[in-house]
Formats: sequence, C-alpha cells, structure tokens
Amino acid sequence: MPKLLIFAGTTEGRTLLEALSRSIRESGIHIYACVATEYGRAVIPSGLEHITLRTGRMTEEEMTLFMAEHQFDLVIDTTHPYARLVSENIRAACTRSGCEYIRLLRMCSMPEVGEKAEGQKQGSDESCLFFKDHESAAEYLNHTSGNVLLTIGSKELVKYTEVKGYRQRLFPRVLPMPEVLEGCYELGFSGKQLICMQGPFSTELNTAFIRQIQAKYLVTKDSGEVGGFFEKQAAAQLTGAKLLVIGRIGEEEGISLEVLMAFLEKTYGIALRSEEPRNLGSWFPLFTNISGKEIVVVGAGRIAKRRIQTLLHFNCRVRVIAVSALDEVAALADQSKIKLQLKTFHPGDIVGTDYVLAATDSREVNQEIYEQCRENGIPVNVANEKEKSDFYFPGIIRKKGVTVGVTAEGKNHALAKKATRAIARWLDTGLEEDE
Ligand SMILES: C[C@@]1(CC(=O)O)c2cc3[nH]c(cc4nc(cc5[nH]c(cc(n2)[C@H]1CCC(=O)O)[C@@](C)(CC(=O)O)[C@@H]5CCC(=O)O)C(CC(=O)O)=C4CCC(=O)O)c(CCC(=O)O)c3CC(=O)O
Ligand SMILES: NC(=O)C1=CN([C@@H]2O[C@H](COP(=O)(O)OP(=O)(O)OC[C@H]3O[C@@H](n4cnc5c(N)ncnc54)[C@H](O)[C@@H]3O)[C@@H](O)[C@H]2O)C=CC1
Repeated sequence: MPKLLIFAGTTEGRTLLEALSRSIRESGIHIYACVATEYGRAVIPSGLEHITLRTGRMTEEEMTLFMAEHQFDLVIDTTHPYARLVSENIRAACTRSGCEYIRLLRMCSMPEVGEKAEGQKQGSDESCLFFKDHESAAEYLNHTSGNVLLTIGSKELVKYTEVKGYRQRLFPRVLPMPEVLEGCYELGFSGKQLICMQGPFSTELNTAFIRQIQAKYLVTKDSGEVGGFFEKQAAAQLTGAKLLVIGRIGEEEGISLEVLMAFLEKTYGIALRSEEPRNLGSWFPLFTNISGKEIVVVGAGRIAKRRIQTLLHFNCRVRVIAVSALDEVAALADQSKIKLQLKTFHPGDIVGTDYVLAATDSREVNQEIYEQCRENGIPVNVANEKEKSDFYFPGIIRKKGVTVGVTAEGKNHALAKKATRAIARWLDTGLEEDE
C-alpha cells in the first residue's frame, strides 16, 4: 500500500490533507503528516481519517531516520516558501533515504515530477502526461500525429517549431495583441491556426476549441494560477484529447496544487476532487404525463427541430410558431404531425396552452415569450437562458421499454450530451449483460 508523507503547516498543506482524508477512505493509502509546532498542529482539523499527525521540529538526521523507517513512496513538501532551510533538510533527507520528493508551491515549477512521471506510464490510460520542459514535450509530439491545441502562451512557441509539420498540426492560443501575432507569423504560423483570445476559458470553450480543430493533444503549462488548469483538464477528458502538462523553472522548483492533485490522481488513483457528497441542486426529474397536452414551440431552427422530433415520441400535440422553418419541420407539418404557423410571435399565441418552449434565435423575443408565460401561468423553457426555465428539456433516451432523462444540472451541456449518448449505448448492450 502506498505511503505518503506530507510536511504541512501551510494553507495548501491543510487543503491537501483535507482533500486526501476525504478521498482515500477505500484506497488503503496511508498518509503521515508532519507539522513543526503545536500551532501548526492546531491549524489542521482534528480527526482527519487515515492521517497520522506528527508534531515537532526535526533535524535532517531525524527526518532521514523517520523516512527510512517508513519507506515513503512520496514526500510532499508544502512548508512555507520562506522556510528555505526546512525545505533543504527535507530534500536532503529524501535523497538519503531514497524517497521521492515533490515541492508544492503556489506559483512555481515541477521538474522532478516531470522527469519521474514521464517514465511513469504504468497503470491508467496515459490521458495526462507530465513533462519537465517544452523541449521534451515538443520531442514527444514529434513521435505522434494529430492536431495539437497549444495553450502555453507565445514566448515559448519557438520551441514547438521543432515539431515536424508544425505549420499544419499546431494551433497556438495566444493573446490578441499585435506584437504577439507578429511573432507567431514570423515563426511560420498562419491565420487559420491561430486562436487569439484572452482568457479565462471555461471548460465549454476549451471543449469547443478542441473539437473545432480536432485536437488530439492539449498542451498546458503548470501555470500555478487557480482556475484555468482544471478547465483544460476537464475539456481534455470530455473530448478524449491527451493532456500534456509542462513544468516551469522558477526561483525554486515545485508544482502547483492543481497539478499535484492531477498527479496524485494519475499515479495513485486518488480522486482528490470528488468532494463531499454534492448538493444535487433543485432539479427533480419529474416524469409527467403530456398525453394530449399542447406544447407551443416558438422557433423552428436547429434546436426547436431537435426538441420537436423528441416530443413527437410522447403523444402530445405540438404547435410551432416561427418566421421560417427548417425543411424537416415543414415536412412534419405537411404530414400533419405538427401544426405550423409561419409568422412572427405574438403574445396572444400562447394563451391557453399547456407548455411553451422559447427557442428563437432572438434573446429579446425569447424574453418576451418568457414574460407572457409568467403572466399566464404557463410553464416555459427558454433555450438560451436556463435561469428562466421552469423545466429543463433533458437529454432523452427511449429504448427497450426504458425512458431516461438526463441533465447535468444545467452546468455542462456537453456533458449532458455525452452522458445521454453513453447511457443509450449501455441500454443497447449492457442491459442484457447485467441480467
Ligand atoms: C439547461 C438546459 C435548459 C434547456 O434548454 O432545457 C440547456 C441550456 C442550454 N444549453 C445550451 C447550449 C448547448 N446545449 C447543447 C445540448 C443539449 N442541451 C440539452 C439540454 C439543456 N440545455 C437543458 C439541460 C441540460 C443540462 O443539464 O446541462 C440537451 C441535453 C437536450 C436538448 O437540447 O435536446 C442537449 C443534448 C442533446 C443531445 O444529446 O444531442 C449543446 C450541444 C449541442 O447542441 O450539440 C449546446 C452548445 C454547446 C454548449 O454550450 O455546451 C445553452 C447555451 C445557448 C446559447 O449559447 O445561447 C443553454 C442556455 C444556458 O446555459 O443558459
Ligand atoms: N438549450 C440548448 O440546448 C441550446 C440552445 N441554444 C439556443 O437556442 C436558440 C435557437 O437556436 P437555433 O435553433 O440554433 O436558432 P436558428 O437560427 O436555427 O432558429 C431560430 C428560429 O427562430 C425563429 N424566429 C426568430 N425570431 C422569431 C420571431 N420573432 N417569431 C417567431 N419565430 C422567430 C426563426 O424563424 C427560426 O426558425 C438560440 O437562442 C440559442 O442560443 C443553442 C444551442 C443549444
């Protein structure tokens, strides 16, 4: 069973210990934590499970003995950046006792992890690789094919011109500044490869970029800045792109908390970000009988079409109001499956109906529909503003006598889509296997 030692005493140390205590319950991993003073001990919440606390300053000798006795797989140093001497002692004791050392910093680099982890391809799916510098990441990319989203800024881009076919494969995302763009052009990157936009980037936007350029790799620095890394990691996971993480050389070597968590997850299977049982939100999956009810859909574009097609499986009456309709929607009207009114929305259009879907491409019109529904007490769904929806339109699967409605709590629509697809596949194959 893996054994980790953490030199705590800082906020990061405490955060890490709390996260570890929550997530290692069933993993069999044991954690030892050292704090130098009683004060340091007091900062750490009492009763953390699976964590043995040791209080008291240690000399380098004592640390070496302690480490040798326990044979730790990994020693994580989260002591204060100013406590240089302590860090030096821990580092030396690790070398002498043969334990692997990682320095956690607020804003710094990660060479040791890089070197170690590059070779560490055992276990999981290699969906995340760690590199000590840009050169080694570029070298790695040279042995691969497929497009790459580079989110490392512009200063280090030159190192990636070593990648064969970089003019076609690499898509740098850089700041929208004339001098940055000029630099990119000088390196041989052309307009269709460049994404010029200032962050922060959400998971959704990262996901969209990866999909747009069909990236198989996403390269990121360990920027150490909160926000940014997890969004990239999540987008990589959602799209199946491989995440390459590169360390930074700072005044002192070390890695950020985010990257440390990703590393622990990959190396020891500790899912550090599965927090306390989450509040499931207020969206209760109510299955309601809409047989014979009328649903007015305003708009007959891409989204309205998708939803109308779904609704038609549920024995309700669909009335569509739109200035213009997609051919498929018009065809449904021709076959008398729906009623289509080709006109501009008018407030009186929804009076007396049962449900309304506002799915025009105009924010103002959708807002007007929403207000009319509120006035008339009609449940409404507003496709461009979830806050205005009385009910969500979930991802729907209906097969093998089972009906499933999927929501990602309104927080990640791409995830709702992905989960819907996955559940549909499972219903096709997994249902029988489980019997
Ligand atoms: C909350 C919810 C409320 C509701 O509309 O009922 C909602 C809201 C919004 N979606 C938006 C965008 C996208 N939604 C999808 C996809 C789906 N969205 C669906 C449901 C829901 N979408 C409801 C609960 C979902 C949840 O819990 O997350 C699915 C499941 C069912 C269906 O739509 O049929 C369907 C999967 C269908 C499938 O499996 O194929 C895609 C991808 C795509 O279309 O391919 C995109 C573009 C990419 C992106 O943004 O992620 C926007 C921004 C609009 C804008 O920018 O103007 C809002 C508004 C907002 O967030 O406020
Ligand atoms: N919830 C979701 O899953 C998603 C929602 N959206 C949102 O859904 C909405 C619709 O998107 P799309 O279908 O792609 O748009 P679209 O441009 O394909 O269709 C718009 C439809 O609205 C109609 N329309 C516009 N003004 C009208 C008016 N005054 N009266 C009657 N009809 C009117 C048009 O004739 C057209 O049929 C947008 O607000 C978009 O932001 C987009 C992606 C996913």
